Amino acid sequence: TSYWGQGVIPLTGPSSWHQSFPVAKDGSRQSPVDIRNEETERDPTLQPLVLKYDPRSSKTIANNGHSIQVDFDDTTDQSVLKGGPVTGSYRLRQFHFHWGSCDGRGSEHLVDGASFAAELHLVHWNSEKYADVANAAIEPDGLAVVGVFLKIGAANPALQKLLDAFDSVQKENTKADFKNFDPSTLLPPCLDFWTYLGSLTTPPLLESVIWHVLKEPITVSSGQMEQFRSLKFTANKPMQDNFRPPQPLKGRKVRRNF
Ligand SMILES: COc1cccc(N2C=Cc3cc(S(N)(=O)=O)sc3S2(=O)=O)c1
Ligand SMILES: [Zn+2]
Repeated sequence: TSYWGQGVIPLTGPSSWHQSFPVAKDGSRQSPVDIRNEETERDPTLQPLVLKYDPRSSKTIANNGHSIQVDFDDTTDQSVLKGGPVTGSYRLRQFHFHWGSCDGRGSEHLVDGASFAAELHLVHWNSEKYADVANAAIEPDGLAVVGVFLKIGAANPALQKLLDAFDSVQKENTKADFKNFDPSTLLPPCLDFWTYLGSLTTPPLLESVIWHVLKEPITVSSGQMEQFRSLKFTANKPMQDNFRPPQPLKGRKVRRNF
């Protein structure tokens, strides 16, 4: 079943997920959230975020019906996240995006109520404690996801390399080779971040993610956003508005390292 409300079956959007995934409503650490910067806490004990990516670990690009995803070889510690709030090393498994039907919306996290045109998620799992992403995804410290905002501006050449591969994954459930891609080309120069304990933002909405949302966005042009919207969703619908709205903080503190 597809979880995104493309209008075909109105009961499949984020507002109906709680029927199959009660944690959507009953959870204490759901994501995304609206980051009210005034209410975040600067934590000088936070270590710098270290993202060490090896382009030789990139494998394929896929249209999974609700996003575009690049998968990595996570059988060894080639591409890892260290530092920030976490101890140990988290292995890069995949990255994917969320975006809107227009440039004014599309990101999952908000900053002081403001949306960005899209949001990149780099998904890592705790390879020191767990055997694989599926086992890590059910643990409170299992996953570390880095969120990067995409702000409308100059066309992004690193993103264009990805967009040029979209022709081979226009349809849902298609996959193509995507080798030698360096995800660090999608990162902003400054890795200042907000961090908080949260969840997957799509079903099964597991409360296993340590979120690291970067303060500095990368740019994307309106034309490049149109290329994201040219991808096909389930039921051949245009893939867009695949973002979950912000969820209640329920007493959680968002910390920042800047
Ligand atoms: C492959 O094996 C598994 C096993 C268990 C979960 C998942 N996942 C499903 C959704 C999901 C949503 C993410 S988001 N938007 O919060 O960054 S990250 C993620 S996942 O960990 O890939 C994959
Ligand atoms: Zn995501």
